[in-house]
Amino acid sequence: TRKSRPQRLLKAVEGKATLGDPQSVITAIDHFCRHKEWAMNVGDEKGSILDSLVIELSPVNVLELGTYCGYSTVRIARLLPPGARFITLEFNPDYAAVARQVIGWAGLEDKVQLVEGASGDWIPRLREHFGVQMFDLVFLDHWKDQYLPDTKQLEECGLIQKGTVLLADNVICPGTPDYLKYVRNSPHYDSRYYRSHLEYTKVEDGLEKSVFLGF
Ligand SMILES: CCc1ncnc2c1ncn2[C@@H]1O[C@H](/C=C/CNC(=O)c2cc(-c3ccc(F)cc3)cc(O)c2O)[C@@H](O)[C@H]1O
Ligand SMILES: [Mg+2]
Repeated sequence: TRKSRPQRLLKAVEGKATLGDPQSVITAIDHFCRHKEWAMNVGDEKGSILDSLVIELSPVNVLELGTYCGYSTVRIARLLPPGARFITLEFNPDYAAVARQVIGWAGLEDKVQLVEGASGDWIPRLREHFGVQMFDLVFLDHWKDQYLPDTKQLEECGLIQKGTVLLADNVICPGTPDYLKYVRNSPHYDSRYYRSHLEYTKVEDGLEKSVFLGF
């Protein structure tokens, strides 16, 4: 059967990137998505904002919701300090398989734990299963209607604590209206919008950074 788009994206990485070089993997995916086939990676423009926030935060415990092909996983993992722990959740086994190879091509497999399954099933088990107490950074980039329920579940499980930073992709396009209303109106979050563009296009989109202030 015809290869899927993630499989074609992986072929582009294998054809163009240098094994063990994360930047070449990022460049290969961006080139493929800009010139061959669009794909829903955070992209280079929003990716630069993501990079600067990761560098500034220097997080020890990171959670990503929605791995897809592993593009943002590579962007984040390449900037983490030694000893940092990075868990990324992906429930589509085909996407997870591609992401594992993309992460492997970047030489970052030792920095990332890709967990296959639904975020809602795994969030309550992260503490006892991985021994993580709280997350310094959560990158939300999965189904847009899952951002809010998952954020509430992370709060309830005590995995979001004072200082935790939530970074949400696509708050304009496709949009996450209920999540945005929640973090912007809640007295427990200090929220800020980083205006940018939908990956590989001129359409407006952006990232919302929300710092948890404690209960
Ligand atoms: C059940 C919870 C749960 N647990 C674990 N993994 C989960 C999950 N729910 C979803 N996943 C996985 O995450 C990824 C989905 C990501 C969803 N992302 C967009 O829809 C999106 C769309 C556009 C756009 C499309 C078309 C346009 F015209 C404009 C914009 C742009 C963007 O940047 C976008 O992120 C896939 O790998 C899912 O398997
Ligand atoms: Mg996205």
